[in-house]
Amino acid sequence: MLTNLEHLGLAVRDLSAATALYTRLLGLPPYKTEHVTSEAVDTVFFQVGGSKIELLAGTSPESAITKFLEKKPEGIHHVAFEVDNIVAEMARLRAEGFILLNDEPKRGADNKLVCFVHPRSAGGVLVELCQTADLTDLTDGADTPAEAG
Ligand SMILES: CC[C@@H](C(=O)O)C(=O)SCCNC(=O)CCNC(=O)[C@H](O)C(C)(C)COP(=O)(O)OP(=O)(O)OC[C@H]1O[C@@H](n2cnc3c(N)ncnc32)[C@H](O)[C@@H]1OP(=O)(O)O
Ligand SMILES: [Co+2]
Repeated sequence: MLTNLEHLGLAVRDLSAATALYTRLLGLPPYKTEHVTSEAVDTVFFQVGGSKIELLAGTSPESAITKFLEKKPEGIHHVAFEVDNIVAEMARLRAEGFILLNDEPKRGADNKLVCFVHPRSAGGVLVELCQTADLTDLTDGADTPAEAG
């Protein structure tokens, strides 16, 4: 079940400049920054009520964010929903005909397991599912708990 709009992912070119801008816009500082090796992104998070703004800058040419910004302007990159059971939700969406971009949940930022739905099957919007998880035993380079173990 989807339980919350967890975050909006915003693709930015200059993370420091974007952080300063959103700090002024939202009137509050970010609560965390995190590098996610497996996604080749640096992230900055702001809490806004029950949801978050996730600023994303690519750290390599292969990063989805770098590729996105080669074709599109800075702005909304994806919409992320909190789910209570990501494996069950992935199975439900597959059965509904959505195209999932990963076969298993993988490491996201901010202690989440995540899965992406292809924008081609979701009305032109890249959708992320997130389930809160304890990832302390997962090395940062590993995409899935299985790889880390
Ligand atoms: C920090 C970790 C995590 C978290 O915890 O929150 C994150 O948020 S990581 C965020 C970055 N990672 C990802 O986005 C992973 C999932 N994305 C992908 O696998 C790819 O980006 C993609 C969606 C499959 C697109 O890759 P690719 O096919 O190589 O790109 P194209 O440029 O060829 O695009 C194909 C098609 O899709 C449209 N597109 C691409 N990105 C988006 C987007 N963000 N939103 C909407 N549409 C998008 C693109 O316009 C093309 O459309 P058509 O031209 O109509 O075919
Ligand atoms: Co995200």
